[in-house]
Amino acid sequence: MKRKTVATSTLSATERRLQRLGLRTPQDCVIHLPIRYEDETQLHRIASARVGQTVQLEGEISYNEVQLRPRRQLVALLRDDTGSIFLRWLHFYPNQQKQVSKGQLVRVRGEIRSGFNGLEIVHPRVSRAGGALASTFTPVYSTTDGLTQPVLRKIIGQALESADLSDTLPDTIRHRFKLMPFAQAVRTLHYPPTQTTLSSLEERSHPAWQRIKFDELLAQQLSLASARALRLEQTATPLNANHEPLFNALRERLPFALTRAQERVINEISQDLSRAYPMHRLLQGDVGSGKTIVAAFAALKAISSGAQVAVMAPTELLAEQHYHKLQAWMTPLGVQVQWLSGSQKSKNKQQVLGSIAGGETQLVVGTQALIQTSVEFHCLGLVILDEQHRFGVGQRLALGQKGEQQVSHAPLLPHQLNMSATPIPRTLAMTLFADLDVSVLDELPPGRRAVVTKLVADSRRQELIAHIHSEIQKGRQVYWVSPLVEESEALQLQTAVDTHAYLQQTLPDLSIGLVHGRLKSAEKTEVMEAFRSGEISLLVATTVIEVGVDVPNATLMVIEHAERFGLAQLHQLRGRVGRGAEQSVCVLLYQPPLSAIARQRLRTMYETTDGFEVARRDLALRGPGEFLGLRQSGVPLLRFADIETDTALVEQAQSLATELLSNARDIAQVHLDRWMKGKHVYLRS
Ligand SMILES: Nc1ncnc2c1ncn2[C@@H]1O[C@H](COP(=O)(O)OP(=O)(O)OP(=O)(O)O)[C@@H](O)[C@H]1O
Repeated sequence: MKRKTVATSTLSATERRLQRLGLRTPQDCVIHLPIRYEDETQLHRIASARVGQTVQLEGEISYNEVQLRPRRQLVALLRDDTGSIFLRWLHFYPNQQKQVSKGQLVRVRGEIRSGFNGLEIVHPRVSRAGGALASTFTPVYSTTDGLTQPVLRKIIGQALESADLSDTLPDTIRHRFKLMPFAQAVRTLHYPPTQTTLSSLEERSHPAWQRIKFDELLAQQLSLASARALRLEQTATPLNANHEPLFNALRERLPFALTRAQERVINEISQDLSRAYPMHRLLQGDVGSGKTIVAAFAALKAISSGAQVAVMAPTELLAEQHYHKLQAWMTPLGVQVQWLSGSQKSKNKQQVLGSIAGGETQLVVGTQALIQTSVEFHCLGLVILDEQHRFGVGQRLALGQKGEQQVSHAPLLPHQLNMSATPIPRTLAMTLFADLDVSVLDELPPGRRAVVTKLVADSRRQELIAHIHSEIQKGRQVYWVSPLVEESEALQLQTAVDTHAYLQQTLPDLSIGLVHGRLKSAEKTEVMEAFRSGEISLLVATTVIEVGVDVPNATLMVIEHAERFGLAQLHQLRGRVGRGAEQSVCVLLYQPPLSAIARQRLRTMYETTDGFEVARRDLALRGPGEFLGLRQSGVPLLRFADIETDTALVEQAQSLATELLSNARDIAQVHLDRWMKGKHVYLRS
């Protein structure tokens, strides 16, 4: 559909307001659906009105007064032949006062409350008595300043007359999925006939809503599937040389055997890499499931075929840790591994850049700067992104394109492996990552014991400190995570410094380290190294240690003010212990009183150590938008469907999307045109 673009200056005030709501065409107005409904089809009697009910009453005003105490307000009494009820306005205009003068016959509408003198309605809507009653439930729309409900209703009514309401889905498909025709669905939702039940409309279980939700999900699945289809048409270098010599060499050097899940995923990745179109795979694994070694094998597969590999992590701390691990594994195999960071000295950096461009470097590890700065690769075959969602899931497609531009020196597109330690519930993965292939490491290395989580009130801090001391004397190491101070980074830093000073004073015989985001990269590395080697036994840290930090001898973690952290963050932090064979403990130190949501979070942490279960509850508590930080990243969220409750619809939409893309692309395109307004998602024919 062609879209008329109108210069903003020539728009009327109403049009500008409509634009603020994202309503530019009649088609947009048609799917600006009500957020709730009002029942103006009948009149209620005063005697049967109940608190909390929204009613429409008719009667005579028997009393009216402007009271001055406890504050200035207009009070009136409405009487019908069953009883009387107070009406009250805290702000009012003179004509309102006239409207409810004694003896007036009026119709009022509003919610019944229990007031000081009995039942009352505060700020009721008033009109003259005796008007016609509505024949359908009255829709209420989300709106913007200056655009009243009646005006918006009228505009939407006109749009329903002029917009194209023809069905995007043929009858055969509609019948198969038991879907109401589109035109009937939108008409029902804007003008619900009185025989529909209001609750089915408001809870969005009505068949009309089912149709709209299905359409929305179908459009989403089509656009993701078409992104995926596009990728399959692109070309990448197939990395299919014999990898066995390098794989075997690494296997022999490892002090452990790979888990079955690791073997399976390495196999999936190896197959992807040998294909002639770019891999886009998401590797999901709970904390400590051993993703890094999988990444190492993926890198070896690429390197065996003569390609270069770039590994990127969101923070220097994490990137550096990957560097150390990968270097320790790879260098003995004769692989050239390099480190590239923003803070590197320029001379050293030039050398590294030179060896990347010359092809001597086979594996380079760094932060995202690796792809942002114009690093020239000789032959980049694989990009491994750790904790990709931290770069913003919404930027995923953009990042893919950037990869394409930035590494344009590479003759073909590189393969891409994304690793995430935030388990993503299945339905969410289906709706958000349908353009990716997903591998799950669903098995922890053997011998791991689930971390025991304890909830400890802050009043028992001294007891806890004594316990830390005795643990350390047994040769264990301990993390103390200082509280999150969201309002100010400086304050958070100060808290960490204070905590460190306090613990050092209380436990003078221990060597206590401090790591936080403001330390220079080299200083951070030094502290982490000292902790890893056991020189430091207690490490006070901010959330910089949240992801990836791996010190298996650390068996106790204290998270101070645990009630301030989100579930995903608590789970990640807790994942820093329980990485060796010893029993680990995570103490969530909290400051009562707890808010209801904080209590639920702490209870979840206490009840489960399974990342997928934590994620599921997190999703239920926060909703998908907050869950992955999507609200900030600008990903279009679903407006109507709810992936938690509409699982069945998600699955149906996904299967239909696959079917349409393979044998009815014209239908798919028409559907996308209607739903993906302005996003210009075009299918290739
Ligand atoms: N199959 C295995 N058997 C025993 N230990 C393993 C196995 N695989 C990995 N490990 C070890 O388990 C620890 C965790 O591995 P790794 O750091 O790769 O986990 P991860 O999945 O990246 O976790 P996180 O996301 O929490 O950082 C490391 O010390 C690693 O050497």
